[in-house]
Amino acid sequence: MDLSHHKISVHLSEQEIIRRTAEIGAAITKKFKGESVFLVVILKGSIFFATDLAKRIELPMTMDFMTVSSYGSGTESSGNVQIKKDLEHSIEGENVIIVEDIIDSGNTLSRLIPMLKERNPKSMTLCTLLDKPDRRVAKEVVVDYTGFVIPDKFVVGYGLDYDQRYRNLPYVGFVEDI
Ligand SMILES: O=P(O)(O)OC[C@H]1O[C@H](OP(=O)(O)OP(=O)(O)O)[C@H](O)[C@@H]1O
Ligand code: HPA
Ligand SMILES: [Mg+2]
Repeated sequence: MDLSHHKISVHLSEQEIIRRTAEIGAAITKKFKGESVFLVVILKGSIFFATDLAKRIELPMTMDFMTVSSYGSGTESSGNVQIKKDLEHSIEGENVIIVEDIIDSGNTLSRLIPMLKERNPKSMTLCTLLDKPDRRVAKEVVVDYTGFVIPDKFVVGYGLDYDQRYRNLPYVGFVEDI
């Protein structure tokens, strides 16, 4: 295993992320008052944000997980989005909330959203911790809840990886030397 380290500068602290996540959880709780929600968590990157967010949504909830991969080991989306693991439960008639860690090119969601809509959910809401709009290729992807808008720099931490590393950092940081 490569044990070399990259230079990473903190961009969003754990405290900032937790505070903003609570705000989004409160907004979702308010929007769906009296209903239940179904969190579709896109593995692996979203796992840290999704668990924090789920704890801040005060509604009856189901969570299910999906793995969709397009990045491989690089920093550019391949545009070739593959489902590696599908949901285990039906989303028909559910208020689906897609939970992402980052929307970058938008390729992942531009492929995924139409596929999920074919399964007839009651509603579909898109929620992301980070949005990097300067890199968007798929302009049709509309985000409902965004934690933070970030500049066009590769980020790691809080679930986000560079070649599978750095997901465990408790903050979001820029990789300065790639
Ligand atoms: O908007 P896009 O350019 O499509 O990029 C965003 C997607 O890319 C990353 O996933 P990745 O394929 O790296 O899988 P991972 O979550 O397991 O790291 C990230 O978690 C998003 O799902
Ligand atoms: O900036 C990023 N960092 C990590 N994973 C990503 N997937 C899309 N963009 C990014
Ligand atoms: Mg990744």
